[in-house]
Amino acid sequence: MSLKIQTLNNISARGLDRLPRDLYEVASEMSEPDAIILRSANMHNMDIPASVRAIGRAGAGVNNIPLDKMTERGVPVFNAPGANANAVKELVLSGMLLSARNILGAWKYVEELTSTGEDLKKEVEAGKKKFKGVELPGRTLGVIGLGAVGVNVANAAQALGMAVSGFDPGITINNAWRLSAGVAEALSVDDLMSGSEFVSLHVPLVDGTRGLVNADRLKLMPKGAVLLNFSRAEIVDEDAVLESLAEGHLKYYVCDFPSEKLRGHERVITLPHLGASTDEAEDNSAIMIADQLRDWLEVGNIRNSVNFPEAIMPPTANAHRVVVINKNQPNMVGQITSALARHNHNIADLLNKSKGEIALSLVDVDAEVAQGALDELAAISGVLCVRYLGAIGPKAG
Ligand SMILES: NC(=O)C1=CN([C@@H]2O[C@H](COP(=O)(O)OP(=O)(O)OC[C@H]3O[C@@H](n4cnc5c(N)ncnc54)[C@H](O)[C@@H]3O)[C@@H](O)[C@H]2O)C=CC1
Ligand SMILES: O=C(O)C(=O)COP(=O)(O)O
Repeated sequence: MSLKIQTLNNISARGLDRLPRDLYEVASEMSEPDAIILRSANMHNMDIPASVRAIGRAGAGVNNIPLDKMTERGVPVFNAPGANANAVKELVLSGMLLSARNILGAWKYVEELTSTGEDLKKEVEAGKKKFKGVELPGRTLGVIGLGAVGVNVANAAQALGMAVSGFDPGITINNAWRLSAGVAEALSVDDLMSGSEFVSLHVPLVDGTRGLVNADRLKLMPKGAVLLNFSRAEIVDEDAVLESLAEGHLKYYVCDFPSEKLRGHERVITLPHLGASTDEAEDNSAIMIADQLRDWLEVGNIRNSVNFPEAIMPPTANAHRVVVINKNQPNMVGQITSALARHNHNIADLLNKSKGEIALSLVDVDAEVAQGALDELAAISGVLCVRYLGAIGPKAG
């Protein structure tokens, strides 16, 4: 077996090294890849070959991937939850400090001084009053989206002495456990924004979050507030932000997504989408994605897919595994097992899971599966894809 993995972005070598080269060919240009690994490359207008059986996003956000199209084709899309969350948190904290102390303005002031010796010292002392800042303890921070990144930001800000509130109607039990006890629950986005001097956004870009921060909501924030957006540009109405800055209502907009309008504005701090760009985050994300892709391609297990159910079944000894992906509709398991029975295949183990419109069966059969049986499975109405992985289990006695 040789599997072809196409990379659409630079992916950490420590991650790609998890794909043994006797089994995997990895390249940025190739025809008919079995899987694609990417970071922020935009796949929406890409012609995705029919050979692709998985897409791995070495990071969190999947808004650059045509999820519906992939689900219709029966292709799982994986991401790496939490792998880069600490990196983003550190940049958000930096953003709060940059804005609280006007560090960039102060740095620029010093860079532009031309005097020397005692004159320089005098100018430094005379100029510094323009850059007086505020301290973070006691200041209010509202975090919208308490996922992997948001919880890290909320907890770290609380540890710095800030009064933190959060809003996330879909918070997972795991993230609720991770959240520091002192983080208050906001009742709505409006409630959160009206009580926060700093607001940090940590929601995915989906239809429901596009334009989440608009002119009306910016008006709710206290005068002199700071908005931080390390999620996605489209979550914030940029024109409304610029208007609020011009009116002197918003003090700073700190964001990871530059645009022509934002660039050069003296109270916009915009970074080149740097949130996840650390050695650690790049390694973590690539390692997680490479391991998850291997588990899917070689064993049929699904971990951390955004469009497929979690499905993990240890291989049965001496068994041959078939993976069937189908539309989530009645009587599919019955038809799958009947088709196998017609070919005298005895099922040793079976796992069936579903999520939304998709269902997946992992079937361990006690002997090699005949092509005729696989063809019959593929012909069942509603079946999107059949993969035969062969003998993947341990050999028993
Ligand atoms: N700047 C950068 O380099 C990076 C940016 N990101 C962005 O940050 C986003 C969040 O990342 P993670 O925390 O890892 O994702 P996550 O999936 O762990 O957390 C997202 C949270 O947002 C919540 N949410 C969704 N819609 C909401 C709404 N309307 N109101 C309130 N909460 C809502 C979800 O329930 C979930 O708990 C990513 O989707 C990505 O767009 C993530 C990593 C790096
Ligand atoms: O993980 C995410 O959602 C990010 O935005 C990070 O993007 P990147 O991998 O740095 O292109």
